[in-house]
Amino acid sequence: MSEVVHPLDGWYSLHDFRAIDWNAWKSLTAQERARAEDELYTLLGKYQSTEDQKQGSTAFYSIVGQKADFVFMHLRETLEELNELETEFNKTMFAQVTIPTYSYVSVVELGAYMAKPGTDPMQDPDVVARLKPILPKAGHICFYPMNKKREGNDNWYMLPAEDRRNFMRGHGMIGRNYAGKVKQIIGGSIGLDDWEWGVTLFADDALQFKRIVHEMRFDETSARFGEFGDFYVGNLLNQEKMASMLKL
Ligand code: VOV
Repeated sequence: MSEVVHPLDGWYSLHDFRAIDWNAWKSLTAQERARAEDELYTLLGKYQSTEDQKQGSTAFYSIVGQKADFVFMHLRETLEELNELETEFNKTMFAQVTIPTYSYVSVVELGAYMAKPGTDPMQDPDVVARLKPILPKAGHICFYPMNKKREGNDNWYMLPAEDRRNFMRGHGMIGRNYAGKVKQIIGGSIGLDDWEWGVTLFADDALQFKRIVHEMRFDETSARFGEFGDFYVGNLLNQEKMASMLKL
């Protein structure tokens, strides 16, 4: 058996993608719409205070295209809290005019390939901050799930740890060229959801998503071993932007 390199795990993550049923929204009275918006903004306020207390973090983005209209990306200490958030939202009047289109469950993860031997990474405040991150308020989000291939000679899981370490070093070198332009949150989801990782990228310039994913496709780690699911891309939302989106 190849050596298992266990990643470090941080906050649990839920991506909750929803479409808006515009006919249902339009059929509400102005009073009902006001109540629905009020409930939604109260929840946004709650998410913000959880974040202020560093007990979790939530990103709220619109989604461009027909896969969804918006996404909540929640990070919390436990899977129970994620479940409660989901249920709390589902009980609101606003949720009645939304249609769940996709969701993704994972745990914020840092690979241990580059860890210094003999040190406890969980004692390093920088490591802990990356495992329990406050999500950036960047202009754009890009989410996609991915696997590492398990086919014939291209079986990631059969490679010696040293080879995997070298591949990840190459991957990290490309990533470093995007420092300050793209922030990545890698959610490990083996045993939690349908793919092995959920990749969430944040950037102020959405073109940087295209550039980094394109460049990585030529790197052997992704070229040989990467398998990708659907891509979701969108724009930062807040109460003001949501109010203008919902205005009839
Ligand atoms: C913004 C840039 C960026 C940077 C700096 C970066 C760096 C790094 C480092 C240093 C490490 C961990 C190595 C270790 O110490 O273990 C990783 C780990 C990982 N990455 Fe990454 N990644 C980036 C960006 C980045 C992107 C754009 C993608 C999608 C790939 C693509 O083709 O679309 C990705 C994927 C991953 C994954 C799935 C893992 C886990 C793989 C595993 O097998 O565990 N990642 N990543």
